[in-house]
Amino acid sequence: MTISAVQVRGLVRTFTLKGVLNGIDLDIAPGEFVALLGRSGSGKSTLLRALAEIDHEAEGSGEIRLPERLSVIFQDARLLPWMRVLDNVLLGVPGREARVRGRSALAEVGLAGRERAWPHELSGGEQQRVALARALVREPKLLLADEPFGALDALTRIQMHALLRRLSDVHDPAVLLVTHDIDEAILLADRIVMLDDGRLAADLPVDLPASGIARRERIAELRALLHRLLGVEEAPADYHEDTTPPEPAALGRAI
Ligand SMILES: Nc1ncnc2c1ncn2[C@@H]1O[C@H](COP(=O)(O)OP(=O)(O)OP(=O)(O)O)[C@@H](O)[C@H]1O
Repeated sequence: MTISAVQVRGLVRTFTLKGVLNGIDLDIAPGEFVALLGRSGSGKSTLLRALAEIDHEAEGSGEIRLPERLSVIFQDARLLPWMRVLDNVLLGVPGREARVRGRSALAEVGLAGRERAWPHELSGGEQQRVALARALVREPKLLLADEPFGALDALTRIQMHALLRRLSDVHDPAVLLVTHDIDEAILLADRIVMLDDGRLAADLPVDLPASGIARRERIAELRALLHRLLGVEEAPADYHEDTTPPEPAALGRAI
């Protein structure tokens, strides 16, 4: 029997009688990276907020089983402006050794030396790195991410993709990433699930070969399928594999 990090059964959420999640069953394995796609209004954020237990305004039913340690990141970094970067990372993390862990999390996201900076001194990409460090320092078994790169420029987004993939390989939490971006889903996730009208409409393994023509063909196949499922016209690939993400060493610097 496989043990799930996330187990959702019969999840229903309604807002003033409007059904937004209409019976979701979802399992995520420990360490599995799942991207959640779906048209605008299909219920992606509602599902993530239900998992994060921050959906107080919704009515609902169903079962949710989650690991104890979970972290959430959003499109905006949500840093407290009156706290320095390291204190933002450590917010709510007790213990004297926490400062060491906080520093090392900041180094991991490429912000070594910026511990005493104020949030307003950082770029949007750097602030999102702090949010990632704050999530990681809790050593989560589950990372919930709601469009965390949606507000970043294209180059920063590519760098953040490489960073998130690397961090998820190293720390190995289960990840549920809400995104609009089909290419982001394909390149980051092990599995893609799609919501349509509050129901799970697709559940696809990504299974990318490590390199070569087979990899490119699988990406093209998934892109075409996901565009069809989402009912959108396929745009020319703007995220070619040739746009190789920077080497990990290059990510050691802040953008
Ligand atoms: N607090 C709320 N009160 C009333 N309706 C809500 C609330 N939050 C979400 N909804 C409704 O639930 C539906 C799903 O919203 P949700 O934000 O989950 O969609 P989404 O798939 O994340 O969309 P997007 O991709 O545009 O962010 C929408 O029709 C929205 O209007």
